[in-house]
Amino acid sequence: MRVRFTKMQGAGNDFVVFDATREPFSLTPDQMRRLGDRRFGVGCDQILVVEPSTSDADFGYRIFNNTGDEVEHCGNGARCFVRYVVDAGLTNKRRVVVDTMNRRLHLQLQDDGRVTVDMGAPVFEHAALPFDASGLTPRLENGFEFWPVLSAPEPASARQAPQGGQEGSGAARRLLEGVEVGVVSMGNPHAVQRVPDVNTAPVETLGPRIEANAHFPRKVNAGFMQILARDRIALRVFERDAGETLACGTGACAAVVVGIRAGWLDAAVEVQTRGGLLRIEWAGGQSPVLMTGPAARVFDGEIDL
Ligand SMILES: N[C@H](CCC[C@H](N)C(=O)O)C(=O)O
Repeated sequence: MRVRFTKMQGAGNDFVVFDATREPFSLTPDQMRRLGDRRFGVGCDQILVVEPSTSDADFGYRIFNNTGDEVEHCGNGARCFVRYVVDAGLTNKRRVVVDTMNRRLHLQLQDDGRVTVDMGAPVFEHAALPFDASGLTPRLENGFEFWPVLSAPEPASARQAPQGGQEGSGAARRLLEGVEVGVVSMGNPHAVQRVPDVNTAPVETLGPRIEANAHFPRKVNAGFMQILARDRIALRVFERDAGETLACGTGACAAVVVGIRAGWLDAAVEVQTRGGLLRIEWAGGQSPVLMTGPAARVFDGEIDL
């Protein structure tokens, strides 16, 4: 099947974008895996789909990791989304409302080409914890809970869909190398830890052990945050399904709200990622997280899948 697509990137997090406003999106997980392969396909971290709205929003917004798994949110992708629909003439607005599978986003294309996204409010309630917290005791820092991550099988088996409770099945429930994470949902799950230096943080080794840890039966995005100042952090994220990406928009939001809740950060923070700068603002409580950053088209193409 020949498909037309647009390759885009937001702070180096890269995407293949499909316009499904005229005909439904129909790629299978196998086709999406091939599309996302950087040797045998186009290569991307996620696949973004522009759909007609089924509500009073302007569009529907679907996200698939390059494994073909559909997920709840992609922040860098949201910035590319509005760039795409404006450039493709699918709207004459520069402020667009879109619905993902579990939240509404407001996207604003600025005159300087950057995009500001109202990402909605973070969710911290226990009910939103993407893991079984029973029997665990969080450490409190400024009233915010940091949860222990338990040891889990080595990454080789970790890539399989983890069988819940493996570490609880008779094996000692040990803390994973002293890792404690701030857990927050931006629609998708994030486990954020503070590190002294992102450049020496064990992202490649610890990232997959947190991502696919049986502790997180839906898996999780693992953030590694270095506090540079009360208004500046450096961040690396081992993304669920995609591995380490050059930037993670929802991860930047998650890290900043954890840092603010822990008392380490002020309400407006510059996030230095390996792919570029993001600006995150959050006034606390149920207020929305605002993310501002770049969004760029790389090329249009066709591929037989
Ligand atoms: N890997 C993420 C989805 C993409 C998030 C990231 N690319 C962003 O910009 O928010 C997940 O499985 O929740």
